[in-house]
Amino acid sequence: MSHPSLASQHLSVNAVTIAVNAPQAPSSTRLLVCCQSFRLPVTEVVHVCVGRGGVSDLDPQPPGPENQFTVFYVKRSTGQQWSLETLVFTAQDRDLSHQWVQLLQQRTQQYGGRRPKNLLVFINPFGGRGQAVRIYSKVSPLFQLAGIRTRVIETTRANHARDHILQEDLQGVDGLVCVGGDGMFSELMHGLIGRTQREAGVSEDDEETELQPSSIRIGIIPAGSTDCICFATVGINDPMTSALHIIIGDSQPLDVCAVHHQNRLAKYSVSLTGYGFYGDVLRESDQHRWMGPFRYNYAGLKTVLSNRCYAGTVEFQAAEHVESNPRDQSRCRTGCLVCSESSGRLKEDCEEAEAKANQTHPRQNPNSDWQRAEGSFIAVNLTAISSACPKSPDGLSPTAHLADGTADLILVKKCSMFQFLRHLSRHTNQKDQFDLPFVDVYRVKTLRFMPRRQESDVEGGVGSKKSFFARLCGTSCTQSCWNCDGEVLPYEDISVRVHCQLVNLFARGIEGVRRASLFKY
Ligand SMILES: Nc1ncnc2c1ncn2[C@@H]1O[C@H](COP(=O)(O)OP(=O)(O)OP(=O)(O)O)[C@@H](O)[C@H]1O
Ligand SMILES: CCCCCCCCCCCCC/C=C/[C@@H](O)[C@H](CO)NC(=O)CCCCC
Ligand SMILES: [Ca+2]
Repeated sequence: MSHPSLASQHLSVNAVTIAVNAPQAPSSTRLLVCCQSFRLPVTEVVHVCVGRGGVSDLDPQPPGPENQFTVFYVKRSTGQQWSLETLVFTAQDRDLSHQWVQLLQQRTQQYGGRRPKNLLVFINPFGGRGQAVRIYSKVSPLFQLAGIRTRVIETTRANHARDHILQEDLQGVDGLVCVGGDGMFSELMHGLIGRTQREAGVSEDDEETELQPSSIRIGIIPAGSTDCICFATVGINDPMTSALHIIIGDSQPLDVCAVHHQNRLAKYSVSLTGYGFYGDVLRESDQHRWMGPFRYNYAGLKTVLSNRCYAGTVEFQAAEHVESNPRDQSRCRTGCLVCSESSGRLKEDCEEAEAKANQTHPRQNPNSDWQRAEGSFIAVNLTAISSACPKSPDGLSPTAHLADGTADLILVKKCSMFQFLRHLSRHTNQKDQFDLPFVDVYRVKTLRFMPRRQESDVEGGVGSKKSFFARLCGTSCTQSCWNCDGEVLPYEDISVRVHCQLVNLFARGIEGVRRASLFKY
């Protein structure tokens, strides 16, 4: 069928007549419809249909005359929030309207990026405030509208989603979605990384090995307590916004920390691997799960008051070849150059690793460039991303990058409770939380931690004096534990390596310069 003459069709938008000049052959994928005053990127068109369309049965509309057609597209609201908006066009006749719809559907497919067709969705009915099922019911019509097939599994136990991904046939699945919190994301990530390594014949226990990235992307519909990974990669915890990022097939690579203990993989982590303060908060909060998300505030306060510190040795390798540093005040934003450069380097590294694997001699002295910090720490935190969340909109490390192959190591040395509170409170405002004499921060590739057993570790031993508040709170712990993306690790000595861009999310990072979806041309 021949296309309508695109140069000067007269359509009316919401009853206002405008002249439409559609592109002959779009030189950029962004251009869909140019008209007197509006431009709409084809990458952000969700659906086009004849007549007046509504978002499935949630918003039923009378079909409308066939000389009309509806374009559903992403609209930017305040901040990073997206919503679904419609534009109804009126063509001169029915045929022209059909031709427009066909053309626009074609263009959306052709230039619409890597959109998923088949999603496997896991809902944790108990995550966060227990609202995940309801939250999903609000966004599922969007997937239907966009013609995406979904298979939905409500989990019945912890690790249900992880085990399903590890064991079941994923033929045809091009996206995994979790409706829950960071713990659910972690399950999907573990299942996916584990499965990918098994299929590639790579041992996850070998710290030296290059892990294989997976081609399947993960989407997060936030319904948890902290939802840190969603917030830090999308810029907002909003189910509708996340669903739209999934539908239009956004892609955001993400660094992953592999945590090992005694030559075995312990856990992967993206957000926080933290010993001391955050380990203690988590351990304490787990005893009060009935409080819901408030358990973190309660446990946080209790842990601050106890003002514990832990002796140990931290060893790390600083990131090489990176222009960025944790104090540079920059921000990782959509299309980040630091992360793009890492993609290039990642390719070179893979080629180098392959070449090395083909040689017979082992890696050259991998221990040469380790730095060491020994002492008493209130917190040892490592984060591969900013770990921004609603409690701390800039996060644990505001300048950390999503996909640069590095993580930020934050060492909070022994200090008074009030000094530590000062550091913590700066996570909630614009002040620099690292600009304090008892805080050090490094951008690193690897980390090792060894706790130091002391006499004071023995209850009642020399030096076991606890703070007044510690005694008041009844805390008697002399060892801490690791908080690994919200899960307690049962050991203290660990080693960590950052794997550059190991997983991919349906996201695009945080958009820097905000654009309106439709803007004056
Ligand atoms: N059906 C289930 N029953 C019990 N636990 C489950 C179930 N499904 C998933 N889980 C576990 O619940 C944990 C918490 O889930 P989720 O992350 O969704 O919510 P959350 O309360 O926000 O937690 P987080 O603080 O990690 O964000 C996960 O680690 C997951 O393994
Ligand atoms: C005086 C006011 C002080 C206020 C201080 C607020 C400081 C917040 C810093 C932000 C830290 C985010 C760390 C992210 C951790 C997540 O990977 C993890 C999994 O969901 N959550 C927790 O461990 C749950 C533990 C989260 C504790 C906040
Ligand atoms: Ca990083």
